[in-house]
Amino acid sequence: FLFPSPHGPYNLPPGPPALPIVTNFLLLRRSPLHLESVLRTFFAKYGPIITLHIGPSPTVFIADRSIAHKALVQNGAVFADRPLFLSIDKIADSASLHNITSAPYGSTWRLLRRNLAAEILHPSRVRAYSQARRWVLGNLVRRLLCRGWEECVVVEHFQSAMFSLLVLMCFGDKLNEKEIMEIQQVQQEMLVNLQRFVLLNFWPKLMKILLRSRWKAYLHLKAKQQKVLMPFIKAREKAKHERAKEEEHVVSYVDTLLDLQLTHENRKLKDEEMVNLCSEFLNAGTDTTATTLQWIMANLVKYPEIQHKLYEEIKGVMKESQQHGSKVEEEVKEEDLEKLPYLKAVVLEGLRRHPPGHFVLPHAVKEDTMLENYFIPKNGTVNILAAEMGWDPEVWEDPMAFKPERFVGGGGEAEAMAFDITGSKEIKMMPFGVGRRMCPAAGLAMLHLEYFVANLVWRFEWKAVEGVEVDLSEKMEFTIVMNNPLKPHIRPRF
Ligand code: HEM
Repeated sequence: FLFPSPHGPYNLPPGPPALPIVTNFLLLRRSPLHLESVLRTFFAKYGPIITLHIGPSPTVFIADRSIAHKALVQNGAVFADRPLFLSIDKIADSASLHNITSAPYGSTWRLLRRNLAAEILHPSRVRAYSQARRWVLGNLVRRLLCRGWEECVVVEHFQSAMFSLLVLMCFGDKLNEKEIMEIQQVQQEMLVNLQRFVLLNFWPKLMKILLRSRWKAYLHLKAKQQKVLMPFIKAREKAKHERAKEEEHVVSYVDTLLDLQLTHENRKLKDEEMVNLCSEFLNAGTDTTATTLQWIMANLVKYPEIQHKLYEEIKGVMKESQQHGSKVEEEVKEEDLEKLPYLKAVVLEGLRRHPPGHFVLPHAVKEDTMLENYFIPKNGTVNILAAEMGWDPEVWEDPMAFKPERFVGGGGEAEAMAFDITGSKEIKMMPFGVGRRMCPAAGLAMLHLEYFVANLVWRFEWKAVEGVEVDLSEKMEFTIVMNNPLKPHIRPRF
């Protein structure tokens, strides 16, 4: 009554009463997994859409499939922006361009995203990298064979495999192990510190003074990253004319960035902008895919009957393609994947039960808007609990169980193949997000997962160490990972 709402008669979604600064500090100090459990208690009390006062503008959290669909799909353009704090580069160099993930919804984002989608992620371009996938698989199999029957932490091998695959797609040339390691180290250092650095963005001017040494550390790491990545970009630029003479050459992400013209500013990308975009490409697809691969293999170890059923399916297809009397085919080829609906069901179930991010990246609204009769002010942040959507008991019976059969269901084998992961009609799960900001590489990620799961099961039998239960508890790193990493026995099948 004394302080009329600035939003007129409309209310923000409900939530706990808060003193903004105090709540900010209390919540930001918690781990995201803890935040998730706090949020669940708020959802139980206030309903599936709530407001918390984190940061300078209200933050809305959504845990309901149909509300998420209304926001991200039906009202996609309004909810497609990103909050400013997501772009760490804002504090360091305001002239520096965003990457795709953090760019505001607008022409630069459209240009960068279209470049990635059309020039690298288009199925014809993805096919051109099948040699690279075969090479990386060969290296991974060799490393696992070296371990013999000894138990080993497989996720480290998965991470190296996914990283080297993306390095190849990014820089085009096969780099040697030392070079890949050098890039991986600097990228890892950036990731490990990301959460510390993002805090700098909440109140940049204040934080530059309060967290001076952290800000310096950020600038130091940025310079180091530039020093490591730039020589590979320059090498690609130098060899551009030579490549143009070759009849068939595979286009790398760097090649497309070198050609890109920022139409509004009528200029090419600057060095630090290229480094930013390469860094995003390498990071976005490594841990997400490696951690999902680990979760899937962990479930195949825990439930040997699922692994056996999958192996039998692969064996059937491999027998068909094997020439009479010839020796066993070592590789499940990419063309074979579409004949393997149970494989697809296993991968989808892995993504549903263990999405690598429990939240999609934060969205922001471009203008004042209404959602479910609640007011969401311009620039308000909107977070979607993606994992909750895939665990909704209204859609998924016994949602916390790992049951690939649910994707085969009454619709038969075609059901898994036809499952719509984009959620455009209805959201049933959303490991890649939905709507305009949906992961542009969902197709590539599915291909990587299917190809590596199929080949790892075809080449090896995966078993738990006797007396050791596979522990499916989670912890938060850059993605949600296994609290106790998978350490199986792996026995070559031939
Ligand atoms: C299992 C693997 C992956 C999963 C589960 C995944 C998931 C996601 C999710 C949840 C988002 C945010 C969607 C939103 O904000 O609404 C996203 C965005 C993005 N992902 Fe992925 N991703 C995967 C692999 C990849 C790969 C391999 C790449 C690139 C090579 C990639 C590139 C991106 C980019 C550039 C964005 C930002 C899109 C934008 O803001 O417009 N992702 N991804």
